[in-house]
Amino acid sequence: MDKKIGFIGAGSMAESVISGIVNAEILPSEHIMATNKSNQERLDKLESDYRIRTVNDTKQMVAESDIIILATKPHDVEATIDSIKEVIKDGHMLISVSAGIPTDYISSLIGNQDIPIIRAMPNTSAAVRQSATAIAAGKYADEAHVKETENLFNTIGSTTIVKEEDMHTVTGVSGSGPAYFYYMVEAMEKAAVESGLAEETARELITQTVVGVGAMLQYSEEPASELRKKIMSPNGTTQAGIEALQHHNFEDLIIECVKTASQRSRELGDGK
Ligand SMILES: NC(=O)C1=CN([C@@H]2O[C@H](COP(=O)(O)OP(=O)(O)OC[C@H]3O[C@@H](n4cnc5c(N)ncnc54)[C@H](O)[C@@H]3O)[C@@H](O)[C@H]2O)C=CC1
Ligand SMILES: O=C(O)[C@@H]1CCC=N1
Repeated sequence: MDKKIGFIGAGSMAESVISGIVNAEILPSEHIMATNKSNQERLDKLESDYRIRTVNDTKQMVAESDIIILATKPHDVEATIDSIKEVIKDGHMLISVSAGIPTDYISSLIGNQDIPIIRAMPNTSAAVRQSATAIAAGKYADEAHVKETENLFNTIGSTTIVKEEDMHTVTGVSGSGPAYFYYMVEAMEKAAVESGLAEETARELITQTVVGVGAMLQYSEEPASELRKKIMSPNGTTQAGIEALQHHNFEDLIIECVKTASQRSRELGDGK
């Protein structure tokens, strides 16, 4: 890729994406730049870990970049765009990973110039190039911009094109999704240790169990419900465990979890 990419915001999401792109070697790492609101230590660490360039002058970075990745928290978007809008020009493409924030809103902050904006929702598995990223095109983005964004995010996992109105749901499903699974792993580790397994043994077994589940979901033709039924012998251990989950309305809880997260994305978009 013959482009320069500037990350505004050097937090956990930016680092996951930077780490994935650097490992994929699609462009020289010095063509990746990052800036932060404060925290020089953080920038120094990113520079030494990934050999990217870090800068203190966000405007200068934007002026030098072809692709700007907006990776600040949603409530910082307005001030951030305000501080850079005078250097945004034709030829720039902006990719926002900020949860909930519509591309139209960003366009209006820029001053309604025809700058192509893509909204993207990756997840932190980008760090190991396993992100499930969804992207949606804003009104000034054409097919070429979508393709370029797809190519970029394909280096850190899979990319799925969705309608922008579906981005809130996507955020509740796959943006936040890794955290739900980590939470489940935490609980399983706790149960294993409480039942006498060494922490390291529990972690090794549970981690491989999750890796195996991921691979089965990816490579088997069968849906999750069928894969689950194959583990559940009648009146066996799995059935006993699943019944305990059903007794506590596990399915309803997960549905509520995903819908509440998606609703929070809508609220973030409304500035709440
Ligand atoms: N953490 C995650 O799993 C995911 C996060 N996101 C989105 O990514 C965005 C960033 O999230 P995190 O990395 O978790 O947050 P974070 O708090 O770790 O990072 C945000 C960074 O933006 C910087 N920042 C704020 N205003 C700035 C400015 N004007 N100029 C330069 N830097 C500025 C802050 O100093 C901070 O380092 C959020 O909008 C979030 O919704 C999207 C997908 C997944
Ligand atoms: O929790 C959040 O707001 C962000 C968005 C998706 C994942 N983390």
